[in-house]
Amino acid sequence: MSRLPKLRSTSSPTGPISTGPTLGLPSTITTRNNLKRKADTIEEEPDDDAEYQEQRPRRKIAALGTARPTRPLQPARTAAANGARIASGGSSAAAPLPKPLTKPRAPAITRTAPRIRGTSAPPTQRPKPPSANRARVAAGRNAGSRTGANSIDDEIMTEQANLAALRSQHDTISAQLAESRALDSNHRRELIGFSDEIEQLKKKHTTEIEELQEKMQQRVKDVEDVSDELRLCREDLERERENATQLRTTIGEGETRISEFEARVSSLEAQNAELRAQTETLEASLSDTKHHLAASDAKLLELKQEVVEAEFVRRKLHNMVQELKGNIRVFCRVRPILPADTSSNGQRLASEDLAADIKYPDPDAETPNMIQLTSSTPAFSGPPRKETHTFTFDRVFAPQASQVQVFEEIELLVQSVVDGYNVCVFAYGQTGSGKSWTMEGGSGEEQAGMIPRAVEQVFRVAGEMRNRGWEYHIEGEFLEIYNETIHDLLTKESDYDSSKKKHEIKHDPKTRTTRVTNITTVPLTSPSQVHTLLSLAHSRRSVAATLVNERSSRSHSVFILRISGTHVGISSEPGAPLTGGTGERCSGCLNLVDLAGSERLNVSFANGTGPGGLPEKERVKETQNINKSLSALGDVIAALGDKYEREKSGKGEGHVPYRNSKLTYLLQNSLSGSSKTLMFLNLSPLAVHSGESLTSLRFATKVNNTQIGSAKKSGKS
Ligand SMILES: Nc1ncnc2c1ncn2[C@@H]1O[C@H](COP(=O)(O)OP(=O)(O)OP(=O)(O)O)[C@@H](O)[C@H]1O
Repeated sequence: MSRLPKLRSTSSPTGPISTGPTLGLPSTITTRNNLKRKADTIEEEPDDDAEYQEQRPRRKIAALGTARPTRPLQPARTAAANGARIASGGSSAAAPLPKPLTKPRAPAITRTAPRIRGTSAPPTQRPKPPSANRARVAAGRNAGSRTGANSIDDEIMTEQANLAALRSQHDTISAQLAESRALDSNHRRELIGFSDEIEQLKKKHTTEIEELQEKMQQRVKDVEDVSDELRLCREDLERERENATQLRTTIGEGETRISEFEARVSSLEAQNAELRAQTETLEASLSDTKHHLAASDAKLLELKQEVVEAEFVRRKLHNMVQELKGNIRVFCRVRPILPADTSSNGQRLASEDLAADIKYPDPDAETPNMIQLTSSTPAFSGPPRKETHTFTFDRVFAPQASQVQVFEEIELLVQSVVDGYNVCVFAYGQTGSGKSWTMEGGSGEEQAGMIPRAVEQVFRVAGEMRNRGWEYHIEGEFLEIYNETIHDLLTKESDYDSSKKKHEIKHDPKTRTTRVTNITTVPLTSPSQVHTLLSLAHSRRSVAATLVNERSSRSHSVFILRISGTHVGISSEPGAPLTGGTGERCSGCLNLVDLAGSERLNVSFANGTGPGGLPEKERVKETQNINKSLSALGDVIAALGDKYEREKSGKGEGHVPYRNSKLTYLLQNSLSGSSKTLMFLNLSPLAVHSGESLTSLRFATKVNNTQIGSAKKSGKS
């Protein structure tokens, strides 16, 4: 398309062909179709042109000779020929024939007539149409005879003139034709150039169109992308609008709340102002209160000091009371007759028939301490001789006395342990007299014996003392002395009755404390733990012997409760630092001993099976060990009394034979003038045991009558 102006410019200089109407070119080429038509037209022409070139001489001749109707001119031509022959002397063969007097070939000119559309110049000279010539020939014929040869000559002359004119015209036209052809050739070349250019343009346009299509596709894609983006943007916008709506709602709500808060703030500010006024009043009041508080604190400190001093006095008085009571005391307890006692040898016996003659002369006394046992001794003649024995102890408990009542009497001794004294409580009596019942008790809470109650009491007292600035650590051990060998009742089952672990007794003279090596020591954090320890001890004994009671009757069991305390001070309120601690330390030890049966045993047998199913030899050894340890206990107590008397009378120190048995050696620090000792004498209520009861009562009286000095704190620092 861009080349079209060039086309116009190319043709423009040439301009319309003015030399002849037949070869005139269009003054302007405005469209490609016109160019195409032109090119087609020109492309057709080479054939005509070639034919024309080939046939040109012939056509010229034919145009001059054959294209015109020769018949009407034949006479004239003949005449002319004749005339010429005449004029030339009659040699027709040598004379050239005149060219036929015809007009130039009309079709060659008219063929291009449609292409000279728009040409304005008509042909300058146009030969007369053949019809005029014919008319003239006809007129000549008509005048034939009149005009004769002149007319023909004239006509020939005219024709010759015409011929000359035609030749001249022909030359002009030929020149024009040649020029037109040259021009045409140029135009063709130009057109070929144009065609190439058009092809290039086509290609270029195709490329451009493809590029444009690509661009267009890209644009379409871009448009799609943009549309997608736009859609997303619209969605975002929609969301944002929703958000904005929500935000507006929230803002609205927030504003409402702000207004509410503002109202509240103003209200609070008013309250604040009021409170400030109150605070100022309170601050003034607080200042006064602080002043009073400081005074109260000083008073409190003074009172605390008084409490500490009072505590010191209390302990001193308590110790004095214990001393007045005697550092070795004896309680006598008679067990009730049991259902099992009434069915002896398969016979049902009445309690009265079974009961020993025991009386309690002072049942209404505040602290009954007398017991009467009437024994009957067979006489040589007559009825048995009856003899009444009256004994006095620190306290006597009749069969109906409960565990609680019994414990009330030893409560103060437990207090002494917490205060840092060594205490020894042991139960003495024949087998079945109620020693284990007294020390351990039954399964119910009311039936709980001295051991669980003592542990509970220790925890209770330790708790009370904590309020007075003391902190305690409590631990327990439970062991058994059987055949002069110590067994750990809290150890592993396999170690209990084996010789795997050797236990030795170690004393510390400085702190007056005793330790048994390799013994299991259980830290006690609650009183209930003691029940676990008692159960464990029972299970160990059941493994060791087929008859559990038998083993417990034939061995001494010792429950050791150790307590150590430090005066750390008191905190004024929970979490506050402790103040007023003196750092005083004390440690006490409570030994609760269940002795083996004290009945006098017949050791004369040497063969066979003894009581309890043991071989005689074993039984003899066992009996000897029990007798030895019990008599050693009696000896130690007697030696302590003797020692006390010697010290009192200034006769020097006496010897106490602690080493005569494992039991006395173990209890050395708890069985001395500086400790507190309590002996339970357990008696059987049965008449059959009266003799043994009498022996036990006599032994207990000896103990009770022994003065063993004043107790001293152990482990004091
Ligand atoms: N005060 C009492 N109230 C009720 N039952 C008692 C009392 N004292 C002892 N018993 C019962 O008497 C029986 C014998 O008591 P216990 O086993 O305590 O005697 P023991 O002296 O410890 O005998 P052993 O030396 O064989 O151990 C037991 O069944 C016990 O429950």
